[in-house]
Amino acid sequence: MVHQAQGLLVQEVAADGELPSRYVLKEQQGRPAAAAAAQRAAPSIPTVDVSRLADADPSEADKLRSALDSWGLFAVTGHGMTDPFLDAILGAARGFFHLPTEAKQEYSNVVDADDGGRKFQPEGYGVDRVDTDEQVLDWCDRLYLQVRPDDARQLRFWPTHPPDLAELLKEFSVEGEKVAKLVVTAMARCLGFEDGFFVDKVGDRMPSYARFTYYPPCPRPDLVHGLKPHTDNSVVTVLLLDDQVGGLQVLKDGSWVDVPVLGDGRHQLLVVVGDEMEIMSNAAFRAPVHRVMAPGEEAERVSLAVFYQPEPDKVLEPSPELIDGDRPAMYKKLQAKVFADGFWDAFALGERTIDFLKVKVDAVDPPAAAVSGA
Ligand SMILES: O=C(O)CCC(=O)C(=O)O
Ligand SMILES: [Fe+2]
Repeated sequence: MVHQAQGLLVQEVAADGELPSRYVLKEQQGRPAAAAAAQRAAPSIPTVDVSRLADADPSEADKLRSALDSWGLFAVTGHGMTDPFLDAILGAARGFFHLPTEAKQEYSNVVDADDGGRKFQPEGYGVDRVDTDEQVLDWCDRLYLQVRPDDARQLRFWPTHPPDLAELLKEFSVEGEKVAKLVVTAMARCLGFEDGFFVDKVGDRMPSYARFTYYPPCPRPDLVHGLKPHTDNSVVTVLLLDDQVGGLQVLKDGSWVDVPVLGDGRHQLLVVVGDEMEIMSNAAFRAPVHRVMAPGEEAERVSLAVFYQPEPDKVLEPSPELIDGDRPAMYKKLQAKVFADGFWDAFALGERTIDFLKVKVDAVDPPAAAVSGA
């Protein structure tokens, strides 16, 4: 069974020029307009040259450490992907979202279920999962695909138009994986560990998922979320931003801070720390909460995020080397697959997976003795 709003594409809603109430945030839900007043003049986000990390340059490692401590994300340079290549992949993404609805529906994330009905599943094209009437919906459509390992691809969800989209995505995911591994390796070194410290825990067949998100023009961007506040379901995410239209904001020290577009045809590529790294590092590295504001009436926006995750059978837990008397384990142990699946339940509710699955140790139920004594 799918919720009746599951098949409602935001792009179609946007074409009507109305803003249905399903998308409108209640005042207490932190509307972007209210938050904008509290927003600070955007300090520029930190930049890390990953080619220098590869050379084990100590000053670059210091920059990485400081970026992770203060922001949990940073802009990457030295990744080897050219602006024309990044432009081509965003162009192909726009090309896909501009196809007629029927063409895109071939890749729909609402599929036939065994019971003869229809069901939502994460891969494919459509909106994020809708569970209830109360859920305030985000102003975006998305195409979500597993890209690695290669044999896990479900090619029936891979668009054949624009014709270059699939090849560009494969190349992006491979180049992005190099960036992700370099960063995860350097993160281990930052904490004084061997290069393979985190990479081994994640596994060789590190699954990765690509999310192309399309934010159509919005009549009232002050009343909606393009994408609600969340942390990523990843060890690290490699995120390519629209080169023309901003909207990404990061929660830093309690205020929302804009991540500006660079302009001049340059493309902003970010690395974002995800929940799984927060757990493995026992919060030495924290996943930043971020959200996206919807574009105005005259604009549209696309982004491409690739989430690099641990192999599903790996155990996700704070590394024992990062636990001691002063810093006890902050998270409970669970299977990577359980955590990854929990993400979708949590996301529909607008909660962090770590909170929804009660992974934080201080969220553990009180011991039986304390309960019976009450
Ligand atoms: O569209 C963006 O800039 C960010 C997207 C994002 O946060 C995500 O896909 O997880
Ligand atoms: Fe995200």
